[in-house]
Amino acid sequence: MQNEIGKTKEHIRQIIKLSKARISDEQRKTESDDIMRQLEKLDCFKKAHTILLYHSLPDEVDTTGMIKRWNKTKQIILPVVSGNDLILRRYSPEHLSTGVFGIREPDTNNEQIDLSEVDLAIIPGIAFDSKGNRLGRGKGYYDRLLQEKNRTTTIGICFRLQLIESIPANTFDQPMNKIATADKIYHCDKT
Ligand SMILES: Nc1nc2c(c(=O)[nH]1)N(C=O)[C@@H](CNc1ccc(C(=O)N[C@@H](CCC(=O)O)C(=O)O)cc1)CN2
Ligand SMILES: Nc1ncnc2c1ncn2[C@@H]1O[C@H](COP(=O)(O)OP(=O)(O)OP(=O)(O)O)[C@@H](O)[C@H]1O
Repeated sequence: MQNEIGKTKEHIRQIIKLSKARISDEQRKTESDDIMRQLEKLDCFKKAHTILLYHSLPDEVDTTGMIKRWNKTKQIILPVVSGNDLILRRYSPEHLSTGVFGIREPDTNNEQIDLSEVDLAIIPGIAFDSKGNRLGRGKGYYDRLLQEKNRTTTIGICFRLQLIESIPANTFDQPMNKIATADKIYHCDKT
């Protein structure tokens, strides 16, 4: 049975899904480009050699441009769904396959990487708040990935309408260090 926090999270997911469906293709592209520019201004981005990204689904901040562009100068890593866990593999454009949720993922030709090797992790979500709380798709993949203490800086990226007043958090929810929207970076951990 779901507790109060679980019910509130499910309610927020439904509301945000409805409002995200109203984002036009053009707005999605413009906001995604603006988010990329905000990220590129950050010191932690400039310094990062190894960056965990995600291959976007149609209703998410579009990362396809970022992956291709940054692949020239940085080591890009993408998540691969493996049962209840995410494993991390290097991205290469010629070795991708479609995973269980229809997401493009690196195939087994690509070297597996440990989270401790990742300098910066750019993380999708259904909603975020300015304190760094994140609401995902409800399967806990990123919470399990990020649960072991590590040095990786985490940045949640989202459209403006996905940044909401407050998201209830359980003890297993992993807060982000920063949130990037098209207009602003929120430094949630004050670093
Ligand atoms: N682009 C992208 N890659 C990602 C994630 C993500 O949210 N976005 N993940 C983030 O964890 C991980 C994969 N986890 C996922 C979990 C659920 C669904 C999904 O489509 N859920 C459906 C419900 C499907 C079902 O219940 O079977 C949905 O949200 O409508 C997708 C990815 C790793 N890679
Ligand atoms: N560290 C963990 N160990 C075991 N189970 C966990 C852990 N973190 C989360 N979970 C489980 O995952 C489920 C989903 O959690 P939650 O609703 O917070 O997911 P989410 O962060 O929205 O999803 P995602 O990370 O996949 O995008 C919960 O039922 C929770 O019990």
